[in-house]
Amino acid sequence: MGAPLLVFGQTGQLARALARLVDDAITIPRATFDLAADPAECRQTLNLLIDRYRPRGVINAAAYTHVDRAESERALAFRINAETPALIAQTCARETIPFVHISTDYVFDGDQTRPWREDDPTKPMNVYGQSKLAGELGVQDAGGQATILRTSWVYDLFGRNFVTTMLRLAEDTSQLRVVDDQIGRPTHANVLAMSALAALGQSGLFHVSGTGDPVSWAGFASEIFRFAKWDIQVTPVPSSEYPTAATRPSYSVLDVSKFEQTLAPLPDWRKTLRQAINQRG
Ligand SMILES: NC(=O)C1=CN([C@@H]2O[C@H](COP(=O)(O)OP(=O)(O)OC[C@H]3O[C@@H](n4cnc5c(N)ncnc54)[C@H](OP(=O)(O)O)[C@@H]3O)[C@@H](O)[C@H]2O)C=CC1
Ligand SMILES: Cc1cn([C@H]2C[C@H](O)[C@@H](COP(=O)(O)OP(=O)(O)O[C@H]3O[C@@H](C)C(=O)[C@@H](O)[C@H]3O)O2)c(=O)[nH]c1=O
Repeated sequence: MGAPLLVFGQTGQLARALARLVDDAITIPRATFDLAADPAECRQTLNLLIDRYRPRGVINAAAYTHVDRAESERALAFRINAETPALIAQTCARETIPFVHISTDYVFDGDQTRPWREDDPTKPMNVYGQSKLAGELGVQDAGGQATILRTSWVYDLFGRNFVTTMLRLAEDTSQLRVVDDQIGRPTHANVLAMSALAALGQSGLFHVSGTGDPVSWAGFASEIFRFAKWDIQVTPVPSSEYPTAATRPSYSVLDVSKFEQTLAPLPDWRKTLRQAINQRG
């Protein structure tokens, strides 16, 4: 048996996609490695895990992803999304193990109308985005063979994401009000997982998402119901009519050309969404 791939996180969208794709992936649950634990405990657990598995690579699929809740759980979001990922990166750098960490489109303020490039200035509008940006900086500071993938609007057919939320809400109503002044591009968890595998052994920052025409959340919802052949009326509303604790960027389309030119082509988000919806049981 060769060296396995070590994945932090077990129940999340990315962790599960990696487990589906990679035979020798070892996914680590929160009960084994709690990223919210104090730094001394995290370091100790990390050392034990690295000694035990001697992995060929590490992917961090664990994160604090509750965008609205983060507004009132700032310290916890920073511990999980920034402080502990920096420790993981330091451990991987010391042991010369390739590391992939994931960040978000929410590091940008949305105040732009062309797709965001890797070197565009960041300015997160919410605590989740701030914590993820701090995570990027901590991972970069650690050095080593570390790659950061920024991605957007990740979904799968399970777990907590926009697709499962829309399908669940539509079971009880035939009308939904969804914001149409936040524009981005959805990314299936499998696409993110394959991108993370392609990025292992690289270094630096890459943007990754589904490709094709950008869409608003309302447009995304309409496509979900069109592919599911559900007769649901999606009423587009401005963000002001759907108040949330966290402010979200109005435009967070990522320019993925660096990833596509360097590593691999990325699929059109509509095609991936249609396939995923068709696969529902
Ligand atoms: N979801 C999205 O739309 C987007 C996600 N991203 C980024 O992509 C990456 C993967 O996200 P995704 O798979 O969607 O996330 P999910 O929310 O689906 O999963 C998060 C995972 O993190 C784990 N986790 C949370 N807190 C802790 C903790 N204290 N200790 C250990 N594990 C913990 C969860 O475990 P448990 O089940 O025990 O809570 C879960 O396995 C993250 O870095 C995220 O920030 C970027 C852009 C968009
Ligand atoms: C459920 C619902 C949401 N919305 C709005 C709220 C919000 O502006 C937008 C998206 O809502 P959500 O809360 O599902 O998505 P959100 O948690 O903001 O999704 C984000 O998650 C993090 C982890 C990321 O990194 C981002 O890339 C992005 O995917 O849709 C409606 O307008 N109507 C609705 O019925």
